[in-house]
Amino acid sequence: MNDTPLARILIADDEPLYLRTTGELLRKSGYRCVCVADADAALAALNSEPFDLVLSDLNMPGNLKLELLREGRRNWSHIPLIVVTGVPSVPTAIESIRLGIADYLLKPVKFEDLLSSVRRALALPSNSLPAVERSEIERVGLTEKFPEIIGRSAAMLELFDIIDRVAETDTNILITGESGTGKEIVAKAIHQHSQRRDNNFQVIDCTAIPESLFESVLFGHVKGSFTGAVKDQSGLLSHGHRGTAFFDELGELPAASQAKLLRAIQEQTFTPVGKNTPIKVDTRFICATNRDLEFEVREGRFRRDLFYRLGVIHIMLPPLRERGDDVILLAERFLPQLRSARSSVVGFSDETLDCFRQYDWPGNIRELRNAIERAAALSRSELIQVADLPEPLRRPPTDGKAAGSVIGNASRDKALGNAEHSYLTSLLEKHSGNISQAAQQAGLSRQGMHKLLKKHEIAAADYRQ
Ligand SMILES: Nc1ncnc2c1ncn2[C@@H]1O[C@H](COP(=O)(O)OP(=O)(O)OP(=O)(O)O)[C@@H](O)[C@H]1O
Repeated sequence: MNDTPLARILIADDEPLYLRTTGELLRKSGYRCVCVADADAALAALNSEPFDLVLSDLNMPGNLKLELLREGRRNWSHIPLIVVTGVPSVPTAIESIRLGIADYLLKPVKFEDLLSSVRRALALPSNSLPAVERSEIERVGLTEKFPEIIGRSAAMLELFDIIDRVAETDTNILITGESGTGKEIVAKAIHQHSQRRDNNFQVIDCTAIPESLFESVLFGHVKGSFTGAVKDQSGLLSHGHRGTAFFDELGELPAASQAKLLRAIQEQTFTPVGKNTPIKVDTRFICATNRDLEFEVREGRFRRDLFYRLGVIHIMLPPLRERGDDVILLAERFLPQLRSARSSVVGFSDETLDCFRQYDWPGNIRELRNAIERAAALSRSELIQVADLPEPLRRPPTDGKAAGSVIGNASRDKALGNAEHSYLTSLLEKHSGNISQAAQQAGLSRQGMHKLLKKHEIAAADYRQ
């Protein structure tokens, strides 16, 4: 359906003031609007006249289990539906996305944002709206749409489904998952499949910005605004204008910076240091962290309002050990990319593949890539052997069910030694072999860390990239 001035919009919301003003403003913008206060009235209206778009609240009478969304998408799947809610929640957001909504907006929503979302939804060709539920075959088909993300496990097929549905919307997204699970690659895929694809995907690493320089780096500054500001400098946010700003390691952001970021996101404006006039920016925010942000919010270390603002859609990436035989698929795809042109390596021995299946992969896909690159360089035969793998992969598993059997047969010293070994390897994975950082997290001196690594015959260099 095209964005004609006569497009008909059904607005369902139980807040009388919101309903009236939204209806009036959309009429002034040239749309024909029908306003109703609950889901039953909305379904009755859909049954009796044609609409081009539905704007729906979530928490209103008759919609507590998303009845309007479900029936709307089942019976009128050609009509785009935008959710506008004052009570965001992760389950309803995910469910809404799964049902194929065109956008998910948070109240209070600025009218201009609502209008651009309405225009975008009306411009969608009706056959581009995803069906309510995708079959297994359709989901498998999506793997071709995201060739850079390798995976066929049920968890990954579900992920492709979600990425595909959220890409077209303009909703902020929070991606969580252990280190190396692919948060950045997923964020990039969302950007590349969105209408912002022709503009920048601006990566902002929260750990790389000193707290005192947060505003200057993010918003820019003018010459002379502080000691060291020798020339005008634009901020990273302005590079993400009309594109996507990807905030990596969001969980590390100090409280003062969280407040500044929240203001920029809410108002979609920022003021460079030393200037008085704010600059408008049109950016989609995707944030990633390997921390449990809900826990951080409960502990008072992360702002609840920022968490809700950013986490409208929350994508949780499964660790590699929960992706079944994806580990083999990934290994087979990585090998030709990572071996040198002169290498005679063509594959993996069965024992090597077993090691891949049994290992815990604390560093996830990044660790797998590194292991394969190293093994391909070391291998002297056509098939990579267990002996070519980094030491941690060659050890029997030490936790979960396997740990039970190790502990069952091992002395206390041996069991504790195993636990210490796997703790150290996870630490090195996490800190990419950086001994100072690993020591700091473990509460040890560098010297103490070196001693422990020596005791366990672990080479930190194996974990560097
Ligand atoms: N499903 C996948 N298919 C192919 N490559 C992947 C996949 N997931 C991750 N990778 C690769 O693994 C490496 C780590 O991925 P990425 O940087 O996206 O992880 P991350 O979760 O953002 O890590 P961190 O939390 O440490 O920043 C990259 O080289 C990336 O290309």
